Amino acid sequence: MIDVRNLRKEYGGFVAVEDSTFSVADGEVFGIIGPNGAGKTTTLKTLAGLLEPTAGSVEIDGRAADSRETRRLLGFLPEESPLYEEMTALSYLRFFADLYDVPRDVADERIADALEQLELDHRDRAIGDMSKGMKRKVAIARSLVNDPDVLVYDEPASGLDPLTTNYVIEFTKELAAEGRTVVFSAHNLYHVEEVCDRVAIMNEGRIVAQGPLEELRDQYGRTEYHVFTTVEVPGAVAEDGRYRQIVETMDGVERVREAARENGGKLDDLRTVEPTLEGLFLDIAESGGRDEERSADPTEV
Ligand SMILES: Nc1ncnc2c1ncn2[C@@H]1O[C@H](COP(=O)(O)OP(=O)(O)OP(=O)(O)O)[C@@H](O)[C@H]1O
Repeated sequence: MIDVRNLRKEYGGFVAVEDSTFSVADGEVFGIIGPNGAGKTTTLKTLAGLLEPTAGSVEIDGRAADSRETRRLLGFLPEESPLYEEMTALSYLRFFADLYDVPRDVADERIADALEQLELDHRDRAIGDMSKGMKRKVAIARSLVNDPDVLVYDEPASGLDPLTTNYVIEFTKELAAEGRTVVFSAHNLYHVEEVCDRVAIMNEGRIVAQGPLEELRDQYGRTEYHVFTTVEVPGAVAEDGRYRQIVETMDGVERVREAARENGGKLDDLRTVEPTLEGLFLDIAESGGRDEERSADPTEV
């Protein structure tokens, strides 16, 4: 269980994360999403015990995240992982296993498992000769050499081609299915939707909303009705020889229908538009998590 309470992290005088509180249950996949500079990496680095909180606490299984015991239980994948280019994948992974005092036979078995799971066949190829996707897989394999219970992945699929991206996302699901706890950050909301049980949305250092995606959708997202009429009605915009008006209730639809009839026309088409995750995210980030201040901008699927 990961327990983050009132986390605050300053760099010099600059507050990068403020009053951040969340918890992640064992075996859960938890996503942290937010725009550039929101504080995702800072949060993940404190979880990984690499940064000390300025205030608040970050505990994993009841122990401070930066304690020696906890760090042994944890695998961290940094956003950019500089690898030793001249080493082969195998020697590099063995090197990291040695740092964790994993006996060679156990390490070799784990490395073989991880590389097989990741479909990375080139264990004897120099890392410098590998593609970006292969390097990312080596970095992921590295995060597994100590057989961690908790995985903290910073943008695991960042900069990868769609195929490798899908692969990495699927792999994250497998790690959770094995009973590991996974916390990861992402820009691409589609990936979050694919894998996460719950998400936290960060903006400017603060968590502005968190919960299961379905709940966030119910809480913040609203269904919109796009009503097309054959004649102009107040507030409608012309589109392909007819007029479109966006409303949020069926009463609104009826009002548009009535207005069209009064103007000698009729309702031509009605489309229901469910909130997209992208639109939801923008609304929450803009409103700072306060539902009543959410933007009314329509977002099309
Ligand atoms: N070492 C540092 N010294 C000073 N400021 C920093 C440092 N690291 C991060 N920051 C600042 O803290 C804020 C949060 O950065 P952080 O990297 O945590 O955000 P992020 O959400 O991960 O962004 P990105 O999506 O761009 O990786 C940013 O304004 C960043 O410029």
